[in-house]
Amino acid sequence: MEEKLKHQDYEEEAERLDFTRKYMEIVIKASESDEATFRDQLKEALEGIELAESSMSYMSMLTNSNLLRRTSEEVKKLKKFYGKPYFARIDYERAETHQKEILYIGKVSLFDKETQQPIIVDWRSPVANLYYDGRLGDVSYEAEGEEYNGYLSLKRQYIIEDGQLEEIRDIDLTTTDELLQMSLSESASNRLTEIVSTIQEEQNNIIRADLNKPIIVQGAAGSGKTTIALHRLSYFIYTYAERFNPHDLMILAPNRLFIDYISEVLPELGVENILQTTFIDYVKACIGKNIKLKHPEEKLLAFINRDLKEPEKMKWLTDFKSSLRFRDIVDRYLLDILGTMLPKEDFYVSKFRVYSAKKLRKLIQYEYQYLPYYRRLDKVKRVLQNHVRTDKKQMIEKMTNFYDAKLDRALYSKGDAEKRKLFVSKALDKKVEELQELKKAIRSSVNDYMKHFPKHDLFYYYKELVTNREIFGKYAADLLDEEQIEFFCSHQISLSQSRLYEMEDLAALLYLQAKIYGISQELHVKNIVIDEAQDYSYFQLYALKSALDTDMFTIVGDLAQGIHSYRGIKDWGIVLDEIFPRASYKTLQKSYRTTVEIMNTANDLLKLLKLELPVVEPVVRHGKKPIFYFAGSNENMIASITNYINQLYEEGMKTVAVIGKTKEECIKLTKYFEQYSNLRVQCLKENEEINKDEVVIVSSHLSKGLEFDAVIISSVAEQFEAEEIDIKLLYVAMTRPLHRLAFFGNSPSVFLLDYLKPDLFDVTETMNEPIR
Ligand SMILES: Nc1ncnc2c1ncn2[C@@H]1O[C@H](COP(=O)(O)OP(=O)(O)OP(=O)(O)O)[C@@H](O)[C@H]1O
Repeated sequence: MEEKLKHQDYEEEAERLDFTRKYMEIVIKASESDEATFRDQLKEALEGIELAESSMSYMSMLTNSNLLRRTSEEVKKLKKFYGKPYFARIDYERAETHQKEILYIGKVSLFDKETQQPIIVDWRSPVANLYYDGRLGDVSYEAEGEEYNGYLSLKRQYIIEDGQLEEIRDIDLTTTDELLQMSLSESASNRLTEIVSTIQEEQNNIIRADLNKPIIVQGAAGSGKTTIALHRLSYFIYTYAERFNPHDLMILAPNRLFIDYISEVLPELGVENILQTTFIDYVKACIGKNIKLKHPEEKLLAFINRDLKEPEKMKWLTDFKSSLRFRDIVDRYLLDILGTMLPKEDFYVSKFRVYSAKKLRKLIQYEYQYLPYYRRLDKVKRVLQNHVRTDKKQMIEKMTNFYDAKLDRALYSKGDAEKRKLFVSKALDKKVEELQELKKAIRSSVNDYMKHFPKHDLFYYYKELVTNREIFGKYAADLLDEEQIEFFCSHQISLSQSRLYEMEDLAALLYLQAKIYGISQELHVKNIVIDEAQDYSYFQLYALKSALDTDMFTIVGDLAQGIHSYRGIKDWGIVLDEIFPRASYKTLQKSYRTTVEIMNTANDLLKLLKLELPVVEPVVRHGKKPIFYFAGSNENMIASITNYINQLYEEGMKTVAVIGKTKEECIKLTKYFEQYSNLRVQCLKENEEINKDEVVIVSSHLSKGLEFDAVIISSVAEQFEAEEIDIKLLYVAMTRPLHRLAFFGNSPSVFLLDYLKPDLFDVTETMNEPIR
């Protein structure tokens, strides 16, 4: 501490911090109290403080309390960050004016309204980009399309705790980012945190990339994808503060557990009231019905457990339903559905032709192209109703005139008087009858006409497409062979017989819903963040884009963790070329989460996959090598894991997870823990929150996206095979820890360690050996 306090500017900086906090306090008070109370409070607050930093005198504060007033939203923020108003400073000299500016960067912005001087600059403001982006020396930044040049002479970081200045660090070209190192060596809290003070340049480039363009990020495990995506949202909200409506934004996460995991960081970043959901829930909301869905992980488990009857065919089917070729089939079908909505008969009211079928077809096909099909029909109905309303008088007049003329002719014609009388009386009756008929038709003809249009629900349409061999075969003829068509339809028929849908049906359902009926306004978000996007299918992404009619997506994922690759994305190129052609593509290769030792081991495992992905570079932070323990009996194994975990706790680790390959393995592990250990464990489920003070037992696929101080990968019954899906699951599990990784099993080969370089990890030979 002594050492740290020695920074030559410590006194000055401590004074500045004091001033800032007093200023915040005054602003808060001015905003929250009336004039008189404020004056009293101000006197109290200013006692003993030198306002050297401020250009605003005591008097002007007193007389101009209105200049201090802020909105309640701003006051809320000031209160929140009162304990830590800023985390960094930059000294910047503008090229045009040669004036030096000292800018303090924090999570809130505060200006002296009188002098227009910034007291705290928001980390998302254009000039703050210099802190993240600029080296010392000549720099530039962009604001509202203009470039500003200048000279950066200082970048300084602060550690402030509860209003106390703990540390000051100056960053120059030679020092590495010590603050980053410090923050990475901290413990995990079961929750994602904000990283505004240590955002790295490559990450900053993603956060601040053009907000009017979609972005796709391929990022290694632990490279900060989730974190960065949320910071980008925060940046978006700041940049478009005036036009921004939280209901325009949506985060799509893999499951409820994950939503809970990110929930605390959002308010911290000023991201509030936005829709956070899963793809499944979103589609259910869009179609407005709670369909019965086969458990989305069922197929994954079946692939992992290799207990599918025809695995190759099933893989093909899943892949096909996820592809843009299936979308093509749905598109062909949609064209035909539209065909059934094009009327052949003109629209008549009684004998009057009010609107021709040809004109109606033109409206439906072209004029209302921007609308979903059934909404086009609603429009048509309104058009017809309007026409009837305006033509009504004319039609009645025409008919009246017609009969009156007839009557006139009869009355004034020569001939038999009796016959004429009869004719006139008949004509009069006819006139009354026809007029009545006409009036009735005026009331009912639109509804009658509209009855000729089809009226089916979404499920009818989907079922017709996928279970009717003839119909499906017609659209798929040039894309699939007969055997494939047969397999496809019989699979769908059996699902339909049990009134079930599977995950891969959702893209098509969403797509059809949007095209035929539309999506309700409150679900029509404009800006979407997708995390773990590697598990989305091409069709899913396409359906979302098409349904929401926007390409403003932030898509982050990692193909190396694509455990659903049988249906997920295998190539970002396709996403770029065929779905988001406007998108920029970025990669994050550095991993911030874990130590060099753990990352090197995980990288070695990944080599087995021969993916064309660059090797993940760990940020230099060392720790112990991963270690393998021979497990022995179940009881012995649980005893030594318990022993190991207790040691981890003693070393200061806070969160520990035991990861098993599958859910079944985790259920077994939980049972053994309950039997043989006094540690409290939580067998994590998808829709649960993580309990902070229990050991988490979680399956490898569910652990995706999460992180823990230490991870123990255990095997009591199942082992990882040298196959793609298992390698990816193991890779996911191995990249979860921040600090420590251990394996407990009966042989290193259970975790494929026999494929890895032996010097990357340690092995304990016997159970008797003391656990390190
Ligand atoms: N610049 C940074 N400063 C401090 N911590 C960082 C930084 N970048 C990332 N981290 C930390 O690294 C960890 C991993 O981040 P995150 O979970 O966002 O990565 P990810 O790419 O989504 O990982 P995965 O794909 O494995 O789920 C988090 O603890 C995060 O706080």
